[in-house]
Amino acid sequence: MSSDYPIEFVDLRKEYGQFIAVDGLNLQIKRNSFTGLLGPNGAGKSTSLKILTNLIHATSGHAYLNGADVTTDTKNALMGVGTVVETPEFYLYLTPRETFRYIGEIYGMSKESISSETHAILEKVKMSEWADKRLGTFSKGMRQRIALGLSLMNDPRIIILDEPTSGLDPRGMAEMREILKNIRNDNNDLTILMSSHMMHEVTDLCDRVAMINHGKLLLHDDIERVIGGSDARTLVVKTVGVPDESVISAISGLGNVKSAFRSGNEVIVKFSGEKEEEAELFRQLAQLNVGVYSISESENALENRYLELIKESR
Ligand SMILES: Nc1ncnc2c1ncn2[C@@H]1O[C@H](COP(=O)(O)OP(=O)(O)OP(=O)(O)O)[C@@H](O)[C@H]1O
Repeated sequence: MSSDYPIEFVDLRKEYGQFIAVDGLNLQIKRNSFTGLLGPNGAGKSTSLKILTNLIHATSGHAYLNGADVTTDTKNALMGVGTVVETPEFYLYLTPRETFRYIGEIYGMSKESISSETHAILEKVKMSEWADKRLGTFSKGMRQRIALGLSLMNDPRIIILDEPTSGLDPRGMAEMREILKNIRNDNNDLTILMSSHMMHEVTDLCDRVAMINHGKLLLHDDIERVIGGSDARTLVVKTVGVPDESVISAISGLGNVKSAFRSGNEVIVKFSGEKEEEAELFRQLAQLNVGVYSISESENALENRYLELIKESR
């Protein structure tokens, strides 16, 4: 396996009985990237990350970390890898300091390095003042930050995170994202793979995105390119009532419209042209008599690309 890709999935497949959760996933994660594994609920993100961290086994195919197969060469694969993949379970009667010592000892770290890493990491995850309080008294967000901190022990070169902000309140989410940004900025030899179903989270934190649905890869690219890569512009058209198929097909047939699809109560219209063509499109939309009451340029190109791909993959 090439060292340019510290994380690789090759023809990965996972079946639960008749159900295919991961369906021939091929994905190579670039060294030093912060990649968002983006997909709706049930897309196969957690399953893929659990296979990658050897919590479950694939039905067929392979997952590699640093070129080592996670199933057959687990020790080498997981060396230098930090993970927060399942809901973290701690000994709730221990404090963060005791928990870090316990994990450090399992890693075989010296007393001194356990103590200095504990200090530095608790600062990073903004938990220093809680170092000697029992974990049982912590909120979900605090436990999640401790779990992230533990994944940083022993200076990993790869970090794998399964929906790290899931279940947190807005403040907890913002704190976690800020910590992740700091970790990324402080470290120039670190590859992070993080699953998320939130597009804005991936745009905010990551430089690469891998979109999956039904266990299949839909797109893998630089976020910048996904956002800016299309010559078509995206308009969000709102109608009174839910737009039905006849509305979608009427809009699809208008001049300069490349595609139109429904997203909730809105129609997402891909359109190529300049101001004059846009003015003409507005005029035609108004004449369709389908109750258009708002037309705006979409601000979230990644979200639209995502919705478009999810729709195509149904
Ligand atoms: N142990 C299991 N037995 C049967 N089906 C399962 C099992 N684990 C997951 N699945 C199914 O596999 C599919 C993929 O699940 P997975 O948890 O990987 O999705 P996900 O993309 O992480 O979504 P979410 O954001 O909801 O966690 C889902 O339809 C799920 O119901």
